Amino acid sequence: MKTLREILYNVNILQVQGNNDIAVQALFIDSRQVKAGGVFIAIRGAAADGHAYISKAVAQGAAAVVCETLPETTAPNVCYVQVANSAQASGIIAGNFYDNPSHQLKLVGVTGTNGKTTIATILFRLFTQLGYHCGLLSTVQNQIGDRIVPATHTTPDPISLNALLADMVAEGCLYAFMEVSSHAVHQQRIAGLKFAGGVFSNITHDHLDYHKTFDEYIRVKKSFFDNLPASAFALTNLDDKRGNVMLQNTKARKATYSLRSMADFKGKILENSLTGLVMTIGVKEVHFRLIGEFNAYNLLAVYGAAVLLGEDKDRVLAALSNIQGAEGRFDYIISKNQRVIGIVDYAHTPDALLNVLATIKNLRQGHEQIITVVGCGGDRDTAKRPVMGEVAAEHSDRVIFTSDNPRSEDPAEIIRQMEAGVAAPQRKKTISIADRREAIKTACSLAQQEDIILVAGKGHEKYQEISGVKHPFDDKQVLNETFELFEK
Ligand SMILES: CC(=O)N[C@H]1[C@@H](OP(=O)(O)OP(=O)(O)OC[C@H]2O[C@@H](n3ccc(=O)[nH]c3=O)[C@H](O)[C@@H]2O)O[C@H](CO)[C@@H](O)[C@@H]1O[C@H](C)C(=O)N[C@@H](C)C(=O)N[C@H](CCC(=O)O)C(=O)O
Ligand SMILES: Nc1ncnc2c1ncn2[C@@H]1O[C@H](COP(=O)(O)OP(=O)(O)OP(=O)(O)O)[C@@H](O)[C@H]1O
Ligand SMILES: N[C@H](CCC[C@H](N)C(=O)O)C(=O)O
Ligand SMILES: [Mg+2]
Repeated sequence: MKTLREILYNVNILQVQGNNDIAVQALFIDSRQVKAGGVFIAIRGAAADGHAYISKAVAQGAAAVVCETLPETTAPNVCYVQVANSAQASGIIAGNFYDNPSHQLKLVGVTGTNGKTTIATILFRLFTQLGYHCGLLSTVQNQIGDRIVPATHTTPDPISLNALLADMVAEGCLYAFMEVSSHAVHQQRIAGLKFAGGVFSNITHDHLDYHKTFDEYIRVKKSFFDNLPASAFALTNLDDKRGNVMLQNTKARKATYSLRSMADFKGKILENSLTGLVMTIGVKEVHFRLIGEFNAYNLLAVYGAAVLLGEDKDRVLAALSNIQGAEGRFDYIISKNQRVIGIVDYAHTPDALLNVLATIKNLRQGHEQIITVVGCGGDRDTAKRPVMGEVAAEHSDRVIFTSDNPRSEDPAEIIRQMEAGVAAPQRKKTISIADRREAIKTACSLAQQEDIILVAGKGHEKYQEISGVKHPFDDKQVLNETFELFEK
């Protein structure tokens, strides 16, 4: 077991009050979880300030407290450590506590507005297929080899994150692939991690509720690359307007991928249909099972990262050609009689929705209608709502606005904000049905032979959060059931 002194290694400490030669049993950032002998790290958050809960943590048996401001009254037998930045300290402390697992395997982080889950998941599947034992940290789920650990966040808090990485090391993983969300970068959930590589997918409008301005959102994403070590690689998408900016100040080895211009990893789409993609990558022509131009980018990112990690190009392409996408990402089923195509996709940003609709347009033979069912999450970026309304109406033949996860918000109000973005000539295409199940059923009843239904926004999610309660809900299952009901 480690001592407090040991786990404070590399932390920017201002002062220590009390004995730091004590054994540390566990780490906590939430006072409600604190157990005897644990260290409580008080963090100033978005909604609360952990400093307000120091006395509660001590009452529950905390042996030490790490904080930015020392409390006025302190308890005897408790060690108080004042640090410059508690959030950052929590990452470094968690790393030390778990023997810095990120130093003991090769950790690759994927950041960007869209494509993180897809890229990280395909990397995990690819490296597993290449014979390595791997870990995955993603929105859909975390994985240690084939053991699944449910995910609560895209990027977990630093304690859970390092604990998961330590389990990966203990179980013999050589690689870990993780999504790095902008929230995580900003909240220093990744502080103290050693990355072997960083991948950038793209950056578009999202999370402005949190980051306030697009410039700040870019700055936060960029800081992930700024902090990569010289031993890492930094791989960026040259076709994104901000692709180069991301690598401006990085010490890491720079590399690029592109479908449009000269790059280290250059691809070209030859065919794009419901049966997959045919692309040239370098000098090779390869067939992939993944669908759509955006997946051509994801595949290039994966290919580039694998080659930068030292894998053989031909082996990588051979393995990649058979790999399937992540759950709820362009996941489709086809009804038996009417051959209606139902697509479930996690597109929950204007850009992702546009991409997915453009992909569907490319795939259709000509006469089929595109019927889109879409909503926007509550307690999240409100600015994206009218834009998603506009995109859905502009690029579909029929649209049904519905609820996503309303969370604490009024579903009808979210829908009104989406409707407000719809241009006047498109309005007759749209209807609004707040109940998501009813909305999907209505889409199915509107669909004629071979029409395409897109159910967007929730992808793999198995619940719908309404007024703070998570009700079981699965878009793909509802689509399946409705198809069966209608075609009985
Ligand atoms: C807005 C946001 O990101 N919040 C995250 C943040 O919480 P916070 O800063 O709001 O915490 P807070 O409630 O203000 O509390 C501050 C501190 O006081 C502590 N506290 C609080 C109350 C108490 O009684 N005792 C106590 O000790 C809290 O544990 C915390 O350490 O830090 C927590 C611990 O790491 C996260 O669980 C929490 O995620 C919330 C639940 C969340 O929903 N986050 C989403 C937006 C998120 O992070 N999403 C990204 C993906 C986004 C994307 O790319 O699509 C993700 O990585 O998952
Ligand atoms: N490279 C890409 N460019 C644009 N859109 C993409 C790309 N990859 C996937 N998408 C679209 O974005 C949706 C979300 O993809 P994915 O889950 O891989 O992204 P993510 O970055 O992990 O999202 P989140 O931030 O919610 O975790 C997909 O369902 C698809 O519609
Ligand atoms: N990681 C994203 C996912 C959004 C998914 C969408 N279904 C919603 O609930 O808004 C977030 O937490 O903002
Ligand atoms: Mg994700």
